Amino acid sequence: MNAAMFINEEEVKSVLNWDDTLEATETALRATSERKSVQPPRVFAQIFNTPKWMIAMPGYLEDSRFGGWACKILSGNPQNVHSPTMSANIVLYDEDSGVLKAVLSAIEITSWRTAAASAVATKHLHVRTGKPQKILAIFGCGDQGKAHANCFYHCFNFEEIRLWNRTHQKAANLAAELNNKYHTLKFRAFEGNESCARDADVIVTATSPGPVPIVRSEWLKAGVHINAIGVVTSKGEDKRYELSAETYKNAAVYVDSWEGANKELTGLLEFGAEMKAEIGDVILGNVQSGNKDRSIFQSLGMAAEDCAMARLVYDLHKRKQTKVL
Ligand SMILES: NC(=O)C1=CN([C@@H]2O[C@H](COP(=O)(O)OP(=O)(O)OC[C@H]3O[C@@H](n4cnc5c(N)ncnc54)[C@H](O)[C@@H]3O)[C@@H](O)[C@H]2O)C=CC1
Ligand SMILES: O=C(O)C1=NCCCC1
Repeated sequence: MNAAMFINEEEVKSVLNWDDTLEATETALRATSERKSVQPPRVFAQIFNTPKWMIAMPGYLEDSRFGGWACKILSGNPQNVHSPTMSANIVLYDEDSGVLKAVLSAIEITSWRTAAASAVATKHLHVRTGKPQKILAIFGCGDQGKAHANCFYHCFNFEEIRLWNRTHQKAANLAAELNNKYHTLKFRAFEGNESCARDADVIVTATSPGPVPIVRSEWLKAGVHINAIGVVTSKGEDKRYELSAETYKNAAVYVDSWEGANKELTGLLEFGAEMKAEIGDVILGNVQSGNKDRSIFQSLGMAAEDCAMARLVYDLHKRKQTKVL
């Protein structure tokens, strides 16, 4: 048996590409609804009354190309200013023996697979139903917002990609960076969240939600699709969502896995949200679209996605190493 390897963030970045990431993530979402994954609800360990958190996400995915047995461990402090707000590593095991195969840095993996999950949801719930893809609005320009901007630019053909951030300069910087990278003028920074949301065909929210939602129902056009990424909080009186209660009430809500949603998204039922289906069931054609014209993908993130990504990155990294030798 070979010794376990550590695949650092630079090595992960050097093999990641959108086409493989989209395939791995779509496989994980589909397999979840086919019951080909094992992913118990994740475990949270918050340090007393601080915002400092840790999450363990163990899981298994059965698939010849993207299958894996792994656990992602994340920790973070949203108040960090001089260091990243989140750390993440995936521990990947041999599926037969349970012997450690690799530890992978997983900041990039998490951003890429989360953006890819939103893109898969947008493809199946919006684009394939023939709805327009003129304006994309992204709220939050941190790691997730940036990954979504890159992923959606790669996958779709929006005419305008709007960027909003609590601190406007961050949105302006990201717009300039992406316009420069892709030799385009499609990326535009917006100061107001209302003006950014109005007329958007597809919306991504990727913030750490505060006490006041950043997107309101009355601003949204009919047929809008929203990917809500930011972690929801619903502890006692402290309820934090990126979208207003009316936004949930007026849309069909899709999730990545019922196992996670039944534990972490029960607060949405208080808003009268219609919890419609897993994205995997939409991919499999098991779900008929309902009478609500708006859709929301409430993304929690799944262990199965991380298993698929760990296997993909591990295989690509080993192939690259073999070529070098
Ligand atoms: N669904 C999933 O699979 C995943 C969800 N997440 C969640 O996505 C969200 C964004 O994550 P990152 O981009 O990594 O974080 P980040 O810290 O890099 O960026 C967050 C951005 O949101 C803005 N922001 C912070 N608090 C805000 C508030 N109260 N109102 C409006 N804007 C605010 C900040 O200015 C920052 O630009 C977080 O809630 C994180 O927990 C992260 C990874 C996976
Ligand atoms: O799935 C993940 O990975 C995460 N989900 C919510 C919070 C941070 C990471």
